[in-house]
Amino acid sequence: MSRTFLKMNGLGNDFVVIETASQPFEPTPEAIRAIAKRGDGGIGCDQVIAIDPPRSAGASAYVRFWNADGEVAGACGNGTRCVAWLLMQPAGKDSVAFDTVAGRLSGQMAGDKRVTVDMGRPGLDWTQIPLSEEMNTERVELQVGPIDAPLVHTPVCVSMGNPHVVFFVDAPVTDAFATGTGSLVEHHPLFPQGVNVGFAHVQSRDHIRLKVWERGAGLTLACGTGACAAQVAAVRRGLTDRTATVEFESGSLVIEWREADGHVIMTGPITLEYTGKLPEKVVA
Ligand SMILES: N[C@@H](CCC[C@H](N)C(=O)O)C(=O)O
Repeated sequence: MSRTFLKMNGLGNDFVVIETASQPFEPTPEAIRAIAKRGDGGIGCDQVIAIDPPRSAGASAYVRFWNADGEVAGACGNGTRCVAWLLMQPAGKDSVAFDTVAGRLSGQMAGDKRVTVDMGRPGLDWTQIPLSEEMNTERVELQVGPIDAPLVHTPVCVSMGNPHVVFFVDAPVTDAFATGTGSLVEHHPLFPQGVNVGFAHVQSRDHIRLKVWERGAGLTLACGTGACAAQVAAVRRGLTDRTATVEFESGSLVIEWREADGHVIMTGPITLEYTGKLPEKVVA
């Protein structure tokens, strides 16, 4: 049976979104890789997202995320905004709640194709990232490059339902630098589940420039949970105020780490690109 998908993106971080109410979706890692492949019969995306029927009261859906490499991801910020919009817009609602493996998330319309999502509280303990050994996650003993002249060092680690390491850099990094360094750090033994690697340049107390090498997807145009993690990391280090604009080359997100309840609130755009049918050979 052919299966419909929606192609969406948040700041160019792109997704194949599949609604599963009428047809279950239990893909193998190979099927995810075939969908995510750019060219050669694939649709091409950074993540695949399934919107399942709700499993608990008060939720409109249960949402699952996979990286392009076929592995499950616990969270996806840009995808969360896209899903929230899809669950609100056709129903004419302006707020929604749904569940993921990392917990309950909620969204609100914030303008035309603009959505605010509550990403919950960040995990700050080393066991929550997780790290393979006990460490202060505000100043992690990790450096890349020569011992006496490291390229990047002493990052902050944050879980947004998925693992992030954030290096503060003196100037925005190039794609080549993020790729070379990020791919090394992603698989460092300190991160038993791998890690998303952010390079954050703090321009002012309310403005961060960011590039993220994503676990399981590589260098993406933007990473929503990466933006949340960078802002949480910057507040922990005393570098930014509670609300900051996090700028990628493809556009910006506004991230607040709310003082009142410790939740991270993200606002940004969504784009619905097109609707299509999955090729028979990758239908799972
Ligand atoms: N693009 C995402 C993050 C997707 C998951 C990540 N690569 C992981 O493995 O944790 C976002 O917008 O947050």
